[in-house]
Amino acid sequence: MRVTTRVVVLLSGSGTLCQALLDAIAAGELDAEVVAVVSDQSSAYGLERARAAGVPAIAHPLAKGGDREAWDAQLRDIVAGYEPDLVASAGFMKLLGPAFLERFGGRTINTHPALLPSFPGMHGPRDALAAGVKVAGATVFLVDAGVDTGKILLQGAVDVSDDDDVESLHERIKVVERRLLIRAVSEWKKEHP
Ligand SMILES: Nc1nc2c(c(=O)[nH]1)N[C@@H](CN(C=O)c1ccc(C(=O)N[C@@H](CCC(=O)O)C(=O)O)cc1)CN2
Ligand SMILES: NCC(=O)N[C@@H]1O[C@H](COP(=O)([O-])[O-])[C@@H](O)[C@H]1O
Repeated sequence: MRVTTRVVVLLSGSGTLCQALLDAIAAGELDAEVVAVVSDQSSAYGLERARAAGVPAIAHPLAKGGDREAWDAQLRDIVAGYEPDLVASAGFMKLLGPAFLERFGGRTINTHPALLPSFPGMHGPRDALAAGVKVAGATVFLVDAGVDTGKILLQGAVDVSDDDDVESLHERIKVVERRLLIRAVSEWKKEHP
């Protein structure tokens, strides 16, 4: 039986969450291997981070007006080629569709910068600030066909300061997110041997 958890990371931007996984693995703190990083954005800095770590980095953009179902099925095939135990959507700004979820549903986690079920979607910290909450946070959940509706696995809270703006709040949330993501990957094989 394989012990080390094989993880494919999906991302769209800077990739600091992915970097946290790579760093924890390199430090011997996490028994996992990032076997590939896939992005819908060819220019995502997260792809550079993967290359720097010697991890295959694949861009899989969806052309404007492109065939969404075909894109989703191709994404499934790209990911399947790396035989992951777990898929980690970490700052991935595309909805995963039926073909992908038929294959990887139940083993795809997402990290979200809000305390779900509050503030789903693409702007969690902005929406939390606008609502005037005093406590914000992060959620790691199992991806399903809805938008941020899957089974919650882990959550962590962050106090909101009176002088927070969207950027400062999101940065503090991301500190918590990195810790939660590492823990979720670490616990995956124990719970899914
Ligand atoms: N089927 C699911 N896919 C994804 C989920 C999920 O819960 N179910 N979580 C996301 C991440 N996410 C926020 O948590 C999120 C990402 C993207 C969108 C969205 O509406 N995206 C648009 C495109 C936006 C763009 O390209 O700029 C789209 O997909 O058309 C909403 C929520 C990971 N995927
Ligand atoms: N709805 C999805 C969403 O908002 N994702 C968020 O994007 C950021 C990515 O940071 P990173 O690129 O530095 O890893 C993270 O906060 C992640 O939760």
